[in-house]
Amino acid sequence: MAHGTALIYDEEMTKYKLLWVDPACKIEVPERLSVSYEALVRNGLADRCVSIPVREATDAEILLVHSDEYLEAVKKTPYMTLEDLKEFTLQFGDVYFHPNIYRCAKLAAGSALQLVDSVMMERVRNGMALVRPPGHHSMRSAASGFCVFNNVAIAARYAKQKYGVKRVLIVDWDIHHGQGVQYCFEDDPRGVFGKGRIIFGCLKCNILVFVLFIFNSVLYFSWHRYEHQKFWPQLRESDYDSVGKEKGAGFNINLPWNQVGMENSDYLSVFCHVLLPVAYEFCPDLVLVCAGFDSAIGDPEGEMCATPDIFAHLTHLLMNLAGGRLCAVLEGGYNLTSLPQSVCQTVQTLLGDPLPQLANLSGPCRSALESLQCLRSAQKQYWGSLKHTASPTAANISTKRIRIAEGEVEEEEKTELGEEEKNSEEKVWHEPPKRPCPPIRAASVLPDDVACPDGCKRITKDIHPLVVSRLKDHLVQEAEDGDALATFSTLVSLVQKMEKNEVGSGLALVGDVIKAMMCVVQHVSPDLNRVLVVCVGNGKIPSHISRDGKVLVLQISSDASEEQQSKHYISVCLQKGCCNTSGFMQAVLGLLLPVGYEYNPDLVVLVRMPDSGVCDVVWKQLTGLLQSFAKGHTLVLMQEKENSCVGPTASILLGDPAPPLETLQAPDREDVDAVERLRRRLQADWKLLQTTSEYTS
Ligand SMILES: NCCCNCCCCCC(=O)CS
Ligand SMILES: [Zn+2]
Repeated sequence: MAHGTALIYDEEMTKYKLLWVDPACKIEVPERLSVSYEALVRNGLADRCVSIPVREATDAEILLVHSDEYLEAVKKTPYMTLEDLKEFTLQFGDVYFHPNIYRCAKLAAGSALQLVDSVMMERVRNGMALVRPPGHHSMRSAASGFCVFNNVAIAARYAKQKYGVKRVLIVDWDIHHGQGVQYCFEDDPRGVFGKGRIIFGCLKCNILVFVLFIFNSVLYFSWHRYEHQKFWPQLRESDYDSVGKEKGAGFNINLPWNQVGMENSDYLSVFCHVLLPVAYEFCPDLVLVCAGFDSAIGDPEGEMCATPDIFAHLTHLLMNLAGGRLCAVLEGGYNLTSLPQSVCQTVQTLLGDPLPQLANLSGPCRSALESLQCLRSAQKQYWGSLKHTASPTAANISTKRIRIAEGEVEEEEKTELGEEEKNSEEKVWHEPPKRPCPPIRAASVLPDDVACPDGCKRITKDIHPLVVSRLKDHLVQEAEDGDALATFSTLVSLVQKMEKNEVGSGLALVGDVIKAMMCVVQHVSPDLNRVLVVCVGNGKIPSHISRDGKVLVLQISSDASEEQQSKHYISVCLQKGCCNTSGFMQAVLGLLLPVGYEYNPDLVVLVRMPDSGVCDVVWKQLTGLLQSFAKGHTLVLMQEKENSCVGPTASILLGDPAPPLETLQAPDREDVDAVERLRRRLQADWKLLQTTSEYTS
């Protein structure tokens, strides 16, 4: 298991800048890179990373994406006069050249390759490259949008060629559409087999099982400010209906933001309802991130309102893919305050530090819902997890781009704010909270004969008289069972240690998981506002514990709960319970994550019911994903006889990435319907469950 986070940076890449007046380019300044690196140093993060040296990309590597004539032309720029440079620049859009930009562009691309080498050779688990110039707009024979060579596209081709990586996921959270990446891969011959789509007709049960055999492919996901094609680069092919061509269909995913001001809730709902379900189904071997931070609040280009701590969560949600192999390469980001904060949030998560809690999330705004729904329906024929998406009715989808194009709608006067007005709307936001690592990362409460996993700290059982007396009121029959009492009171004191951040998370083998959970829930201190209880497997959870909203129970099992579902008592009934991986993951990604984010608990109790049937890899994925909440304070309760689960669970709580699931097949129809029904019913209470706009008032 690889450990460590690579950081690649060299000040040489600050040594070029705009040499003439060009309003479109003046925001791309060297300080972007230096303030980001200095923030990493100041916050003690740079020292915790493995420093990997930069190198220049070779011609051959650059030619993986770019044409020979383009490379030869760029090679001439170091020797050009200022006038020649201006002249040369004119053939491209929104980019500038400088005598030293060719060297920096080779270093930027080379940095991305160094990152891929470090991760693929397992010198590190993941990493970030702080580079200039950015890359995702540059095309085969053209520079564009401050970009000269397409750093991430070159890295994807390089990974496939040198390491035989079959499936690469590129996530582009920059606020601009990386059209250069889309062009590079949309007609990408998908290897020898292409994306073989083999359809098994199972006449007996009359269900077509779409099994996607996915070979050698690059899946590109990008969200971007679009405003119905009014925002740069104003391309028709940046809209949600560009899904990739021929065999590449389904491998290009565009989420257009048709309004500015998008917030954390909008970003998370796109991750939960589109990107993550598709990414798990795709099952990449490597994740590359076009890590642009012009999608953060305060950025003059993006004009969005998502706060820097959102990138801690976006990074974490991707770290459970590809066995944690994640390479983040800087693209845009022009606010010299939110950029370094966002870079620090990203690197701190790559290092495995606890995640910040995201406060007061609400639902996605109407415009985001429209984009979400259009995208899900455009992609549903390619992805099993989206197969049962409701098709948008004209009524609730204002595909304004089309209506504008058809001259139907007068484009309301776009109040193009001048630079000064834009700045007059100075956005303010809180500095992201500190994310201190607790002295004990993971603690365990185990029977004496069960070994404590490496890295875990065993909490010896002790009886707190105060706790015991209170326990006795509730657990009469245990009153005589000294051992149970000792276990319960030890669990309560463990949770108290979590509240004080002395302990990160805990795991316990107990005689009765439901009783243990009840006892913990009833004895958390009053300043723990909300407890999320996730129960995996069948078994009766007393519903009265969730009455006052202080506890939210979400159970995934195979027995339909006759209990009245309520806002805080959610029971997901899957046909095969926790045995069917894709059904289970759909419930986790499409229900548990959105509800968990909106509920924003201070403690998570994960209960593995006896004979849950959940398989190890899914259990580890779930445990990893639940670290998103409550600053990572998760208490895992398992039945005494399940000793074999202790090691795997501990490894996740200690920060190891969950192993990748296999490429997921489409979930069973019944399971999708069950999750969809539940989602529709609960979305009035939990706005982050919405995926269609007809429900917004
Ligand atoms: N009124 C015209 C303004 C044009 N602005 C576009 C500048 C390109 C931005 C590219 C970028 O940020 C890379 S991530
Ligand atoms: Zn950008």
